[in-house]
Amino acid sequence: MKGTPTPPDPLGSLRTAAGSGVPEAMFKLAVGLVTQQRFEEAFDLHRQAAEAGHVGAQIELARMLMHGIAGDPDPRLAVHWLERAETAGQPIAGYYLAMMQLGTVAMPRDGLINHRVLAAVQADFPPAIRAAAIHFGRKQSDADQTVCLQLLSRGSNLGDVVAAQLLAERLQRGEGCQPQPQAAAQLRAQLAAVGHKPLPSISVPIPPLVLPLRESGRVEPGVLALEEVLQPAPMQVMSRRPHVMRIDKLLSADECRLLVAHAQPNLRRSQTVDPETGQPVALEIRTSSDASVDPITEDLALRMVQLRMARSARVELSHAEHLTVLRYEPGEEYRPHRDYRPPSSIERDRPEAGNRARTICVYLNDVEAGGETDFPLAGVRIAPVAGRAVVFDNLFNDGRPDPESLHAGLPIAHGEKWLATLWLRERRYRHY
Ligand SMILES: O=C(O)CCC(=O)C(=O)O
Ligand SMILES: [Fe+2]
Repeated sequence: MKGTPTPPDPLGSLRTAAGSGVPEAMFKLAVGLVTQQRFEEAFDLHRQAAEAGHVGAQIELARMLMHGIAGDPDPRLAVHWLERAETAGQPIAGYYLAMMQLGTVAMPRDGLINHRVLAAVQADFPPAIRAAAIHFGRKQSDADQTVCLQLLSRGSNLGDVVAAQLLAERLQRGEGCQPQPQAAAQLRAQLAAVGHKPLPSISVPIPPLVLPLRESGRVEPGVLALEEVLQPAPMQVMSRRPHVMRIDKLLSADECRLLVAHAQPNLRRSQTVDPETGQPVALEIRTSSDASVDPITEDLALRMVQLRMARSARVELSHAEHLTVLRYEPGEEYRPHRDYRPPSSIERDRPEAGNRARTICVYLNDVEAGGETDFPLAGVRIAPVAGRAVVFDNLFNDGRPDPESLHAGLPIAHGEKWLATLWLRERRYRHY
């Protein structure tokens, strides 16, 4: 039959080698099939290569299992494969285990997290370097600040764009170092050349650290102690009914910048759940743009920030929906609304997790004018200040919706407002 000739199969030679059971060929073919979105075939090949002892395939198989690509999520089986790869000497497997440990669903959150992250840093894995840099950047001592900068430049030299963005901000402002505007400008020019917009101006004083004391009775500088994230930050009650709280300096400048950097390339016009149909639609009630963190692109640093937020709201990370980062420009707002969802919308998105019990929002920058979060029935209005969080209950303790949780993001008068929102369900929402 005449017609268009069949295009040559770019994976052809790999198929031959994979067909004769060469693990490296099966792995490479699977990676190629993933880029063509042929997930079932890829999963099968990764599984065969993993069983033959290929550590790369063990990790990729585990990642597919974590996210439920080509089947239902199976975090426990993912742990099994990651542990095998880690035992075979692959520290990147340990990094993914540490990510899972933070959620405590499939693994306990124990001291191995620090060992694992450190090993991945030593193996030059950029996402581990970025998370460690941000961790050290929260500590006040000069030694820790220097480690933060060293790690950011190491990440940046390895091609990590976010590390480069964070480094440029620190060099520009002289955070943890002398101001180096020329070096910052050079870095920013390189970033602009590959399409990265400059970050908004963000500044948060480093908060005093409430660290669990080590055996020596003090916290050694230069020591990775990621359990710091678990220390609940002091909060101020703004209203008892409805229950509204405020936490200042919850996130550091690096953490705020990280969230903006992650969201900025993916912003779209915000959508709101239509109360009639439960479907997401663009409505005048909410005119911002936003981007939510896709679990597949979620890295350790992003997970640490979300754990800090959930922990401060006294809720398990696994109860959190995916983090949403919002940007409001002048005139944009989120008119008075409540965060609990109509039953029709809950039914479409993990009904077993229940409704949105609490919300935590963190302001990621200072707004020139406007943009307060207003609770009209509580008579409370919270000014957007970088790093500050507002936490509020949407339900009563017995699970009934609290109509007094009504709140609004007031219109921006000048400047722009960046905000990160985590909606926390009554029960577990995430797989790990
Ligand atoms: O923009 C604000 O201050 C409030 C945001 C909000 O209500 C939400 O994200 O649910
Ligand atoms: Fe809200």
